[in-house]
Amino acid sequence: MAPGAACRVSVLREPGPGLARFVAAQAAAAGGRFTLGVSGGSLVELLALHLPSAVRACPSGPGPWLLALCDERLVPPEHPDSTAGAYQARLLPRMPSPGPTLLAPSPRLAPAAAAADYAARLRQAFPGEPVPVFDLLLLGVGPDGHTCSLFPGHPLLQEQEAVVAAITDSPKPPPERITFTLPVLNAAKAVVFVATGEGKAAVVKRILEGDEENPLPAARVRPRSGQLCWILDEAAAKELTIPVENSIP
Ligand SMILES: O=C1O[C@H](COP(=O)(O)O)[C@@H](O)[C@H](O)[C@H]1O
Repeated sequence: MAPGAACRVSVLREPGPGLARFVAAQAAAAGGRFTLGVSGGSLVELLALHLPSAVRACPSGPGPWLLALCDERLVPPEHPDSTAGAYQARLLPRMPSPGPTLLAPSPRLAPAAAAADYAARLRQAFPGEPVPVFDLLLLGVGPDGHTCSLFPGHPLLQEQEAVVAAITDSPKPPPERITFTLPVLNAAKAVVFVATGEGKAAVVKRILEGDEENPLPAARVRPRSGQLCWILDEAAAKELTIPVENSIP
């Protein structure tokens, strides 16, 4: 993490319930429409297990949520790698009414067309905002430091114009994916990374304590004026030496 980037790190024995309460509180604070961007992978199950009850417990009740995928693998929705399919099967049926509106790339289009189509639908969802400003983005990180479908050393890390991009050579299968670019991630009002398990410990240390010339993709997420927070379990945090908190700010 570059020196000076304001970043809070919370280490929790079980991150799911605290994360879900944080998301529900952010939604309530939004007052009207709540725009939430989500990654896939292990985050889906964490949210599916804990978010519905946290939203139900909120006194204000759920408002209109826009739930947009930060990245998607271009596979049919019924494929086990489909992030939209996973949210549709695991989270959405459990959410209290009115449930979130899901915005996701179309897996039926070729990569470049799917990226253009998703960018157009984002523009409609965020009228007047050249770069959509999400209330909250929940991101994961791979053991290689990738986030969304932005991979280490990939030219997409240099993208400054497009808000959505296609990748056809993802080093992690499947190779064809659609992803938000860094300009969207860094425009958000708040970004929360969630990492659990020992397999993430080394990369979490590199990202949060390293000062690398060529930062890993997740280390390049530093919202310009929004909050940045990492929520870790004890296993993912085990190599850290920086000060951490034991609750979510
Ligand atoms: O491929 C992907 O991996 C990352 C990390 O997933 P995890 O299962 O290690 O948490 C995920 O955030 C991203 O959305 C996904 O496309």
